[in-house]
Amino acid sequence: MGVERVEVIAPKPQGTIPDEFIRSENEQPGITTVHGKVLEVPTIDFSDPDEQKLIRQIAEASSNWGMYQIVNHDIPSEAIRNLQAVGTEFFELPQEEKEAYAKPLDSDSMEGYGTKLFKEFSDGNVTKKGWVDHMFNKIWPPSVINYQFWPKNPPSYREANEEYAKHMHKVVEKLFRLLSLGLGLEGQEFKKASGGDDLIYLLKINYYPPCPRPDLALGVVAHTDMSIVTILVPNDVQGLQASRDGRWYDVRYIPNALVIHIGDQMEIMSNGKYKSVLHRTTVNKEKTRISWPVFLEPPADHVIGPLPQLVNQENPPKYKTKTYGEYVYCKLNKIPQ
Ligand SMILES: O=C(O)CCC(=O)C(=O)O
Ligand SMILES: [Fe+2]
Repeated sequence: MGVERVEVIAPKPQGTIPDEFIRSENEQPGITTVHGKVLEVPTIDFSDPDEQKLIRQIAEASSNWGMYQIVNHDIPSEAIRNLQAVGTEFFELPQEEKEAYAKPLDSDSMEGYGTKLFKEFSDGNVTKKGWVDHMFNKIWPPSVINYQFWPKNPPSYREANEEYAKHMHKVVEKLFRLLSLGLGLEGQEFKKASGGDDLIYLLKINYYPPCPRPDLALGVVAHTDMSIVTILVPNDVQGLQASRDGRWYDVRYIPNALVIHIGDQMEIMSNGKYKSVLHRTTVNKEKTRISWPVFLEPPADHVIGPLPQLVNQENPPKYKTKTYGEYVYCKLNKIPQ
């Protein structure tokens, strides 16, 4: 029994993939990607001593793109390499060993290995699958960590993830401050509205095995992240795509950069000033792609809505106020928000 893992069913006769992975034509990356052009989303130098400039750049990129790359962020490349090494090693373990960390089927939490996320229906009632397996671990704050879902093998999994979380913490503090100042708020406002020190960092590992028909399948389907903000490092295999003016483009890979996605909760809190970004991932014929997004999320019972400071008569609230848990439930079950 057990849940089918893509990495288990992926090896099939040369050049074919099971039907459940074949996307309808309006989604197939072979047809819908603008080929031969890589999208240059803004690249922002986090070490720039001119804070006013940094505030403007972050605000502009968050409003007009919803996706950008941060360089010179002070997370040592060694910490990123270690995070990537232990995650890669975990996915290379024998299947039975990985299943010891499987997300329990009856669990409401995302945590664990192999989680299925969206109910993906297209072409009537046919369920389509993404060419990807996952691992989810909460890595911050220390009080919310469930070590039962943290692999014991490789032995340095825990140390590498804890180290990364500590470095990430500094980036998050700075980014939230810049995002607040960029809309004329006090520096602490977005952090406070996001749950303050209870803000959760949920690490996901996306493992995309080689796919014989990358023109027909998708890794993660088109979506916006439910998070407040997502901070991601991929390996060096191309795969992230962003939608711009209704068309799909590959996003340039920059070694060691942090890819920032504005998520739905930030769009809501900013009352639409910052935009969550529509994105998806493609897969590769020969290579395994892996990515490590960290979703910054409020606790499930935390209430999120447009900040009162950003709402007035000319700018009435554009979004409903509700708990994050309710938002996630509606989105995963495709209930209109
Ligand atoms: O793999 C990537 O680069 C992006 C993955 C993603 O969008 C997600 O997991 O939400
Ligand atoms: Fe995403």
